[in-house]
Amino acid sequence: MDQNKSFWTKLRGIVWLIHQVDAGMLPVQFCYVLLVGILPYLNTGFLGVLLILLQRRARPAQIVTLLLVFLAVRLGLTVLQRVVEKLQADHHQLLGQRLAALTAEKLVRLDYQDFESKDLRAAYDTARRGASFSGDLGALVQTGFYQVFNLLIAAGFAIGILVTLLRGHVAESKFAWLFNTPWYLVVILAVLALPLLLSVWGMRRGSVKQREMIQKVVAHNVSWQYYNDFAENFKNGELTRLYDASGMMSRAEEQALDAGNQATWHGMMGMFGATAVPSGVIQLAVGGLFVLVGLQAYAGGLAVGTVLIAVGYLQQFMLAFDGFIGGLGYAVNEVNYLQYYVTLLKMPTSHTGGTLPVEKRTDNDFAIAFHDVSFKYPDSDEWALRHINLTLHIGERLAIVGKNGSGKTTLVKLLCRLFTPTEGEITLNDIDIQKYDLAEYQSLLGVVFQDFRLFAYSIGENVAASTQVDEARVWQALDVADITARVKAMPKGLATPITKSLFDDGIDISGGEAQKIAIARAWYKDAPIMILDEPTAALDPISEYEIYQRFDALVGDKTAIYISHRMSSTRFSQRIVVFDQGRIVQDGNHETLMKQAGRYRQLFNAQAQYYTDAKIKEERQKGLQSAAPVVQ
Ligand SMILES: Nc1ncnc2c1ncn2[C@@H]1O[C@H](COP(=O)(O)OP(=O)(O)OP(=O)(O)O)[C@@H](O)[C@H]1O
Repeated sequence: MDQNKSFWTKLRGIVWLIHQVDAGMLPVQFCYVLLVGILPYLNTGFLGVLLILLQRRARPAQIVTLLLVFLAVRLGLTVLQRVVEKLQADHHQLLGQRLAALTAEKLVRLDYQDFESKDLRAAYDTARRGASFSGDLGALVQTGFYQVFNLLIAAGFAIGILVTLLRGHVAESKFAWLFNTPWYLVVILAVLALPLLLSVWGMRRGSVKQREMIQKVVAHNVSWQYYNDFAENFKNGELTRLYDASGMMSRAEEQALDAGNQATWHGMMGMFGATAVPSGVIQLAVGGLFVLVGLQAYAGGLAVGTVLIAVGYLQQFMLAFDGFIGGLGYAVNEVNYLQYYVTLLKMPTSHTGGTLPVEKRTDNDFAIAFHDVSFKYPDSDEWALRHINLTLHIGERLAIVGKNGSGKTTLVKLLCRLFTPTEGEITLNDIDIQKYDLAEYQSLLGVVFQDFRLFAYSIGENVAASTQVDEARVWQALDVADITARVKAMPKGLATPITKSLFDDGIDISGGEAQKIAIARAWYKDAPIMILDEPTAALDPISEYEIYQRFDALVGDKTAIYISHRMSSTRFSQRIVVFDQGRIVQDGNHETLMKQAGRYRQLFNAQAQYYTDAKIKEERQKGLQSAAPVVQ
């Protein structure tokens, strides 16, 4: 994902990202660096000017004034620094929170097709792994941008002092030839350049070492994090105890941690070796500058105090450059990791949305048709559906059956416009469904998927999928899903929040109860087309049968699509479509299909022994909730 772009393009993307997340962050960071970074210049400058005044035998009043001005400026700067420090900390905290919020908001608004993309997920993993090692966007601002701003300030002071040195004309001295020529500047620049070049060398070498270290450490971190999350996840409590996995888990966790620490130690030593050389050479260069500029002062070209200021400022510049170059290696890696956020936030929110309004009809006369539809998932070469022709008649109950992976859920996802057909089209009342406004179109569908999710809201809000709850209707929906008694027994009834992990008065419910609430949610939506995609897998067979029965009786003139591995739903369907390897292989009603020697008869007969009235009565009387599926 966008990893082929140049570093500068990526960096521009990051600046854009920071601006999106918090427009005040970079200006505040710059002010912070300015206030923190200016102190060494102020101290050196003060000492230098003091020396100059002493050398000129200035009046005591002048020296006292200088001292007072210096103290006042320092005091002012310290107060300002505290204020900006607080501002910077606030912005920094906000940056992480706002980035997380913007990312989450974008992810839920993204086209499902983009959301499912392998590229996006791979980039997400890379960003997470990068952040797990070296911190997130905030860390880049605090370290990378700090160094950039610090260098800019240092360069400003260095240029100022170089101009002063060139102006320091040496009148009568045997060294005059050295200082009264532009070559003097060249010599100073050469002294400055040596450590700078070594810094670049150190950065390159250190960056390689750092990359090697990150690769190793991140791999260990990921496995350590996995074991740690696994152990901390209360849901895994039974598994670890029943299979005595706790010893195995903690050994693996310790090993991953040790290996990670070792890799960090070796990596850090390698990086230290690469960065120690330029740091040492900077000290040599400072010595050289003292000799050079000291000689200029000795020859009468400069005041002694200026020597102190000049060498001090140039030393700061070399240190800032070294810090910047050192940070650059880190920033290159970090800017790469963070591209995920740039790409994600720049992605169009929805490109499958049409504009046509959906006709409002009280007669539910909505006809859906698949016209020679074929589909491959993005990043897949396999056809998940092939040449599907299917018309859903108004008020029809359609059961879709077929073995795992035959394409049933994919058909529903296309119908819901979570994906677009690779070939062919789906129409609603003879118009391609892609042309309708997405929200209006999706309001026609009440769907419960097999991997449904409940929200961490109250039961009532979960059923209404909104904070505006029509209580009478919620109770009706709960009735259809056969969970009224359970909700009435909850401490706060409809207002009981789901989950304990978020709310003190919250409750955790079983998988089957959650499925029932998800079914109630679809029912509450009152959409003209209802789709149940195996939402009953966690229900016991009698509950499943009874829910289908009640659901079916109340669906009325709506269209309903039932997908289930158990045959209870086919009993209520006028039409059964059998899928195999992405194709429709049979289409007809129960009686017709039972007469054919096809897959349906095979599937039905395998479960037929359970589908008798006598069996249902027997099971109900026994009160056994664990019986096999039941259909008349
Ligand atoms: N996100 C995906 N990316 C790539 N391939 C997928 C994806 N989801 C499903 N498939 C593949 O598409 C084919 C049809 O899958 P689908 O989920 O529609 O089958 P299904 O009949 O609903 O199966 P099940 O009964 O197990 O739910 C399968 O081969 C499956 O592996």
